[in-house]
This record gives sequence, C-alpha cells and structure tokens, in this order.
Amino acid sequence: MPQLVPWEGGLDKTRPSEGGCDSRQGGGGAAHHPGRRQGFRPGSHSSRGCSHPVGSGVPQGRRDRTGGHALSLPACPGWAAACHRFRPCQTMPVEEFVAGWISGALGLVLGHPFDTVKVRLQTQTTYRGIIDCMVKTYRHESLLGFFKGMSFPIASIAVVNSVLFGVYSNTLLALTATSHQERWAQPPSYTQVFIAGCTGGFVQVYCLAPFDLIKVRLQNQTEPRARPGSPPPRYRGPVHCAASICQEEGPRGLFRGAWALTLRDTPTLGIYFVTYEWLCRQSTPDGQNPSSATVLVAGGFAGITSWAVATPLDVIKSRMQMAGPKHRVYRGVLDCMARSAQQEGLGVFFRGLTINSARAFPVNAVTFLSYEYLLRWWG
Ligand SMILES: C[N+](C)(C)CCCC[C@H](N)C(=O)O
Repeated sequence: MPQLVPWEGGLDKTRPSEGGCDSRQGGGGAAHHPGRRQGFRPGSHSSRGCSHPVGSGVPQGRRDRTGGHALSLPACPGWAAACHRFRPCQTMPVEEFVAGWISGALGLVLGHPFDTVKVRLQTQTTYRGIIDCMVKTYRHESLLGFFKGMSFPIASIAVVNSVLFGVYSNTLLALTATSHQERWAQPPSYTQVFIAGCTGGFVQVYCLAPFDLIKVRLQNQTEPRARPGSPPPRYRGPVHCAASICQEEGPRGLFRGAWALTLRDTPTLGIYFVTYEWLCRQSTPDGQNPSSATVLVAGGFAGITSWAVATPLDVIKSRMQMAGPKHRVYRGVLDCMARSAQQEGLGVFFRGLTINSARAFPVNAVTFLSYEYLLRWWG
C-alpha cells in the first residue's frame, strides 16, 4: 500500500504553464474536495503528470506510485482534450464518483450498526437506552439485525456523495471566481464555505430522501429474520419496501419526511464543511497542507459537530418518515415537534445524540481520508 505522507504545498504549480496534463491535479471539477489543496500524495515521486506540450502527440502512460509507468493508459484521454488549451486536466469525473462511492460506503458499513440503534431509539419507546437496545436487537435478531436496511444506503451513497461534493465545489467556484489552483493560494472565506456547504446539502436531500426513508422503515422492522412460523416482516427488502410505499402512499410517499430532512441537512452540511476546513487550517502551518492524521481528526470532528446540531431535526425526520397514511400522526414538522415535546419532554430532541456522535467520528474520519486517498492513488 502506498504510504500516506502529509500534503505538500505548491507541488505541480508549474504544470499549467507546461501546457501538459496532470490528471491528479486540482479538485477534480465537480467533486472537488474542500480540504484538498495540493498534495496528500501517496509515495514520494514528484512527477506523474505528462510534461509534453499540448498537441505533441507523444503517448503518455500514467506512472505508478513508485514512479514507473505501471499503467499504459493515456494520461489525457480524448474526453479531456478540451482542457489542454486552457488548463491542466482535472481528475476524471468517474474517479471522483467511485472515490465518493467507496469512501462513503466504507464509512457507511462502519456506522450502520450505530445508525440502526439510533433510529430505533428515536422512533420506538420500548428501549431503556443504547445498551438495552443493542442487547435486545442482538438477542432477538442476531448480528444481522444491526445491518438491516444497509443495501440501499450503500447504493445511494454514490449519488448522494457526488451530488454533495459536486454542488459544494461548483458553488464555491461561482462564489470565489477562482480556479482550483488559485483557490489553494487564496483559500475561500468561511462564509463562502458555509454557503457552498448549505447549497450542497440542500440539493443532495432530494437524492437522499427516498433512500433514507426506505432505510428508516427497514431498520424499524424488529421481526427476526426467517424464523419458521413467525409472521413475515411488513417489507421483504428495499425493493419491496419502495414498491409498497408507492402502492400504499403514491410515489410522493417516497419523499415523506423530505422537508424535515432539508431542514436537517442544509445548515448542518454548511457547518460540516466549515468545521473540516477550520480544523485543517488550525492544525496546519501556513503554506503547508494537512497531514493524513489531520484529515482524519478534522473529518471525525466535522461529523460530530454537524450531527450534534442535526440531532433534534433528525429525531423529527425519522418520526415523520415512520408515519404512513393510515397512521398519520403529524400534520407537519412543527406539529411533530410540538407533539413529541409535549408527550416526551424536551429530552426527546436529543434522543440518539450519544450514538450519533459515537458513529459520526469513525464514519466521517474514514470517509474524508479514503476519499482523498483514493483520488490521489488513482490520479
Ligand atoms: C449533515 N449531517 C449531520 C446530517 C450529516 C453529515 C455527515 C454525513 C455523513 N455521510 C454521515 O453519515 O455521517
């Protein structure tokens, strides 16, 4: 495995003037990462991009991490030809997508058992606390119980992650009017990062909403799997769940709770990116880029901070998602908030906070680190 070394500031800044291509450079267009500056380079070689002038026609091979040409892929494929004239090649969008998918999926698998306990604590009143919920889930449903509803989020994380990072990056580009290269030298203000994060959060909600609804419905099924004689669960799986919701509630039913999700995610994803950016800048000397340890810690705390702020609306969102047309208990977000507080006290808004925070650190540390790492590795 390549060794992760601290990001090195200023590397490759000469490439644009060479007119050549460095597909590893820059934030990768749509899915440019907030914390990505220059380096985070696997290995220690310093020249992997092509150094041939534009139009020289010299076939290029992508070098491996030891500096050799391990892959004989053209460094600047046809689709990227247009970028030659004005700027170096950006990271291939498909790589950004796959990196977003894998990093999101890694974080997701790690965090899903915590998520199941959280959703159950938030929507059911039969558990006395985290440990009680874990013990009952394990006894009743075995380890599999903790992984209910996981296949759909894994599939959705590809779309959700690339939409989130893509919209974030492009909003930042529109706000700062600086190219990715210039952005390293002139970092965006925290206000700009916040606005871009909120915009990314707002847009990704509409990809996330149906997947999240199905996840919550499946996680709330407490029937043990395949016991002979036991009643079958209401939903047999994600596809059956989606089909049943469409049938019983109409296609709009798939967006149940979407408004609460929008209120939850829009400001808190702004906070997420600002926290990550702030922590990286605080622990990194001027002119250098954050180390992998800094990325891990900043990613972890960005997750905890944003989830801490998001928890009250997360409770409301989960409750609204669980209400079907036959059991429509709430008239809207405010009604759900008022009735939950009346019946269960203000503490209801913090239900799941501990487990959310415990989950958030590893999930987001792994997500940020693997995302950065994969892009550099493939670059
Ligand atoms: C904005 N909000 C706090 C809701 C989520 C922010 C972190 C998202 C991450 N994929 C995770 O699952 O932890």
